Amino acid sequence: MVLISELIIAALLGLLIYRFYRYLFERPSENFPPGPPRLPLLGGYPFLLALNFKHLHKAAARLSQLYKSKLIGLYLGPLPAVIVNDYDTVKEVLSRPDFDGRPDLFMARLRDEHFQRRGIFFTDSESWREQRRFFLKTLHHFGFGRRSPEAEADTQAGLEDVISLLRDGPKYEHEKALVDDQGFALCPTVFFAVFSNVLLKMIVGVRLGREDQAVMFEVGKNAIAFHRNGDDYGMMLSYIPWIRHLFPKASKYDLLRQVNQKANAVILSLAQKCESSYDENDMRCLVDAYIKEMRATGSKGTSTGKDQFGFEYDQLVIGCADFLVPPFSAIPAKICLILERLMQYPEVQTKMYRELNDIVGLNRLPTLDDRADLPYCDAVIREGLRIDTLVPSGIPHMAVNDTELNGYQIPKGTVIINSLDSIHHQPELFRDPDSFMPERFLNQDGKLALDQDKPLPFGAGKRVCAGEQFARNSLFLAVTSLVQNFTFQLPGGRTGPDLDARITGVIRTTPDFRLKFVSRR
Ligand code: HEM
Repeated sequence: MVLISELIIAALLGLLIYRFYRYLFERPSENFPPGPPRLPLLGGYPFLLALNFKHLHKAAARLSQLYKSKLIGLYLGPLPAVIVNDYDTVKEVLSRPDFDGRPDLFMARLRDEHFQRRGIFFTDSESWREQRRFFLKTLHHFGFGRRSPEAEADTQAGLEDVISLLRDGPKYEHEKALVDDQGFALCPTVFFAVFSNVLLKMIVGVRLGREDQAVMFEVGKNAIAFHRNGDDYGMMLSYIPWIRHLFPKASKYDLLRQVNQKANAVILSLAQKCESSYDENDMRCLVDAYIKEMRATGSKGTSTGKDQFGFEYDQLVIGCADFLVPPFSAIPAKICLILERLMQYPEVQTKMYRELNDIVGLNRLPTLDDRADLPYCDAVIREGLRIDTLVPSGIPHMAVNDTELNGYQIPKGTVIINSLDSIHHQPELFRDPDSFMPERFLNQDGKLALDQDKPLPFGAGKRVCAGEQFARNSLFLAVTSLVQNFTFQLPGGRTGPDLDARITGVIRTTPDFRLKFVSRR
């Protein structure tokens, strides 16, 4: 009797071990890229954390070396996933509609009041197409993503405000937190209001004067907190969302939910203010056009429990957040990454200044019309976008069909991570990839060689960054204006920035740091 029960226990144990072994090494398809085994609940995600929990894109590059494969296959929680560390393959992913989906990540859902998938960034299928088209067409009408004298004048007005703040010090109460008594400015915070103000006018028809901008610094703080505290793989929260009930703080749920709610509340109140003076014969801004569409399609309510959505208030809020959060956070963050490189490479700063001095002089700010005559400055921005890829792992895509990639079978629903940072450091494409060399984008005559501008910092294809042109224009105007007017000095006589202190969240940012902008005049 004892023997039989021992045999049964041994058999059950054997079965359990066999099932566990099968689970560990199960692949999503017969021919899936090589990669780490699947651990319970989190899949291969803990291996990434173990390799480099601070910078997951570096962990992915390490996995690629360990498995000697440019494509890594693994599970992220329950989702099959492929990490692509190869330039040509990333280009292929971005150009094929098979990969235009977005995975359903809880980190994206927590942005919405009702935990629905909304907005443009993290949605897909027909609702995404319809909303992306509507937002882009309407914003374009108000000057977004094209040459628009009004949008450029608004950007320059913002830059003049910030230059005056950096040169002459705080004028209003809220500005005292931005520039201290010794003249050191808080970066990237000090740039929060410049570009978001341009978008604010397009979205709600109002541009805030310098005296009224306290609220913008509040929203900016929340926007950058989301970008710093999320991660580029969706975080543990996306794979085991129930963890938020056990560890609301450690899982960062409380913080991420709160910062999104605060930013959304401001957007909602601005939209409601706009609605209170709505006149269907006078379309002043995107919100007006959206309200008109909601009234025409009769869908002012809010849909819950399904992934398709129409023109409705909650979608308006998250859609607006998609276009407001990056100018609050991504552009200021990118400016600071470039400023750090200019401090690391003072000779580049000097060359930029000389070019600016020759072409623009010192009596006016550079404009977009000057860009063609400022190839070195233009190349500096392009090199900045390459070397410190702002979104190191892109935004996750998802296969919408069973398909194939580089000879591997990719099942529908597979998450595709495009390692943009990794491909921007491929030595066969970019000589000496870790050096900051704007010259790589110039030809022998010192003119811009666009055929050499291979980096994809904004992605490409149907899901290309919706703000690419706006971001490129803003970065050009901001960085050239700063170099034209200032040199940069770190506190305590430090000569170079601490590049190791950088943070990788959804985007790469510097930590907050103090910088003195020493006027050249
Ligand atoms: C230096 C600044 C910026 C960089 C490097 C950047 C980069 C990116 C990248 C890599 C993606 C993902 C592309 C993909 O899925 O393959 C993206 C998506 C997106 N970006 Fe940007 N971005 C920047 C600024 C902006 C700005 C200023 C806006 C809006 C004003 C914006 C709006 C968007 C939107 C709405 C999407 C989602 C597109 C979609 O899923 O259809 N971005 N961006």
